[in-house]
Amino acid sequence: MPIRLECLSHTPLQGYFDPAPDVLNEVERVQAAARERVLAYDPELVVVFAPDHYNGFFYDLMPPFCIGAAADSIGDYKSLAGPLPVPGALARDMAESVLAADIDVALSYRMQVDHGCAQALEVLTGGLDRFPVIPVFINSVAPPMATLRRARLLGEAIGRFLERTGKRVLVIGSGGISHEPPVPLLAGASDEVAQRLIAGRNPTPEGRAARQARTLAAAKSFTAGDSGLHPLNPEWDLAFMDKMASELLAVDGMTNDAITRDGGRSAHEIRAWVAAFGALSAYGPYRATNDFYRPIPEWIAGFGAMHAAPVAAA
Ligand SMILES: O=C(O)/C=C/c1cccc(O)c1O
Ligand SMILES: [Fe+2]
Repeated sequence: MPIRLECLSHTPLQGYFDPAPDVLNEVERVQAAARERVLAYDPELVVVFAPDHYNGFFYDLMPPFCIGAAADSIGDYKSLAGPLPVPGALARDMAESVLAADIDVALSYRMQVDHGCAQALEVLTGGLDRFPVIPVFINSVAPPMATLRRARLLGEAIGRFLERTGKRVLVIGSGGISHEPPVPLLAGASDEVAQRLIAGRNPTPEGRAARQARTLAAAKSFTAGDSGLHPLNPEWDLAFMDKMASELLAVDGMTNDAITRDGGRSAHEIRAWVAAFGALSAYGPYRATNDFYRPIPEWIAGFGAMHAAPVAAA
């Protein structure tokens, strides 16, 4: 019943507005090394903890957490589109097991995932359908959100379930760390934006292109230092990565207000990492490696990568 963990930041701006070649090469090397580890491990099941950015989940029904029993990737920006090979019965059993552990989680038989999930699968496995995969949505952009502690407990409950399956499991946490791309907030939104956040599924190609162009323009002005977006916070990011490596329970003291204040509105994506590390922690003590960190303004991302395994397996 082995388990391995890979956590990494994502950005849809990769390939649209890249940092200097030495930085890009370094990221690509880290991503390739992670992919080599995953392919050598050859998981029987992948569980991806990932946020969504108003592509699959909207305020018409916004759960804090949702397990996908069937899922498609929408293919926003340059991410791949298509079905995910989800073992539906196992995903349903996972939801039942989590609920039995007193953690409330939703279940979807028609989950739509975006770059938050797809990019991690592409980077780490080479595609969307290389291994059976269960996507777990963690609301990270649409307040109100669950606490970080709750994300850790969700991960732990999923980890206990995964251990019982006896499968060779890979858990992935996709997101964060400090960053604030121009993802709108419902509070104070115009009627038009509010409607998009409440029920904006499957936008027109023009609507999608306009959104992507806005993000690209925001990245350019952010990199030029000419933007009101929350600055990246390398110190906070590295402290968070340290917590993942050696002090997971310390996240229980991080409030949602403090995360927004210190890391920006999308820094809540760290809860995908917290859930993934929570799942790993259910197998016992673990050893984690910090593979990469750099603030990358071109990608509007405090960009990090870590991998980990139980001490006994390391
Ligand atoms: O969904 C979008 O339009 C933008 C998302 C984004 C931008 C920059 C960094 C990220 O982690 C994102 O998810
Ligand atoms: Fe994101």
